[in-house]
Amino acid sequence: MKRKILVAGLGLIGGSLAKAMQQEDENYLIGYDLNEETLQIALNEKIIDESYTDLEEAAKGAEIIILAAPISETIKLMKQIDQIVFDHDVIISDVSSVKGSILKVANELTNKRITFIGGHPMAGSHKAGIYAAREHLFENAIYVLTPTNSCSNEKVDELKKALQPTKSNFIILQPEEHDEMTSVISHFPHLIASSLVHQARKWEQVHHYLPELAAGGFRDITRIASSNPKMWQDIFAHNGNKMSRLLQDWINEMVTLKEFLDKNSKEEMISYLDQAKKYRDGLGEKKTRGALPSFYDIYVDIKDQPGAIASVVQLLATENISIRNIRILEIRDNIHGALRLSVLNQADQQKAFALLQNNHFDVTIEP
Ligand SMILES: NC(=O)C1=CN([C@@H]2O[C@H](COP(=O)(O)OP(=O)(O)OC[C@H]3O[C@@H](n4cnc5c(N)ncnc54)[C@H](O)[C@@H]3O)[C@@H](O)[C@H]2O)C=CC1
Ligand SMILES: O=C(O)C(=O)Cc1ccc(O)cc1
Repeated sequence: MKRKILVAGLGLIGGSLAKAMQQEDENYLIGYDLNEETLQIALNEKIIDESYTDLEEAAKGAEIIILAAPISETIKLMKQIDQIVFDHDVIISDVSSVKGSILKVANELTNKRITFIGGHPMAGSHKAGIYAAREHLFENAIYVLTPTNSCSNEKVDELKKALQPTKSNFIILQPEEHDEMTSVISHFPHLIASSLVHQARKWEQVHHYLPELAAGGFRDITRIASSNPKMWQDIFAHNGNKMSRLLQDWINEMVTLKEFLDKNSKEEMISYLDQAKKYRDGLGEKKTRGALPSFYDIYVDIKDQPGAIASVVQLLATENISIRNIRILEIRDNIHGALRLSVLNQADQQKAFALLQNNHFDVTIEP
């Protein structure tokens, strides 16, 4: 008997999960989405085996239900599913970026057939919708699980088994600690990225040429400001208290930084920047890939000519080094091409470094 899994919400995250789980023969994928075009695409591309536009019909046959809609919609779906009469036990999980408000509702569900286990795959992109869904999106990423108070280990193992094809690394956290960590490492940076873009936009009124100077640094730090505004408003709203506290801390820190600048405190400023650099560089030593992508990087200074990138990629392929991410750093646009390659582990990084150097490429591991 196949394991029947319903994915409700087949956008970037739900679509990616369905694509990954569909790789396992044992899994049978059911799709539900408000958007009929999305369902049609999912069927056409065989991401799901059958589709429904009625939630109850879709949920009734499923043993596992993954809710992958926006957070506020997910809460509505949880309450709707709580009303369904099931003739078997069902595990419900979600993918929401905030866990506190989800688990509060989950712990209040009354349906005896339901076991709720919160979930948050810690990888994504600034894109949305089923077209952006990728089977490999969660490979090596952290996948946080937040079980409800009454949940058994067996149920957690059952869910993990269904999600195994995502090839992510599962960890169990309390909702509170999850929300505190993600507010620091994921949610708050979005707010700051958007504010930096606003600052540049204002200054463009003074210097019309300013966008032309927006080089690699500005683009790197503001990339996430291009994400879906509705989704991020929803995340901020559900993690509002923690975000507000962080913002106050940040404002205090900016006041201190302003003092360093106004007093021209050379030592204090170097020390501030140095501590940040050391901590940021150290993040690369972690073995798993979290929300921060591409830890094992190699920088190749390639000439801006046809076939230059292909020759680097080809060389690594001959040694079976698989490239996780590839990017041209815009800071060198029109001068040389600085290519950043990200590989899976330190061994591959060393191997790629030696290989490229032996083939006369200008290569570094530090940017
Ligand atoms: N985008 C990202 O990088 C990440 C997002 N998340 C979380 O994943 C969830 C979904 O985000 P994305 O996939 O990026 O959004 P998306 O916009 O790509 O997909 C959402 C899908 O849900 C559908 N939907 C909306 N309301 C619905 C409802 N009531 N019933 C059924 N389907 C409904 C939409 O039609 C759409 O297909 C959010 O809760 C977000 O917090 C988690 C990790 C990463
Ligand atoms: O693109 C990025 O860097 C992200 O920030 C992706 C992301 C978005 C939301 C999440 O809850 C987890 C990861």
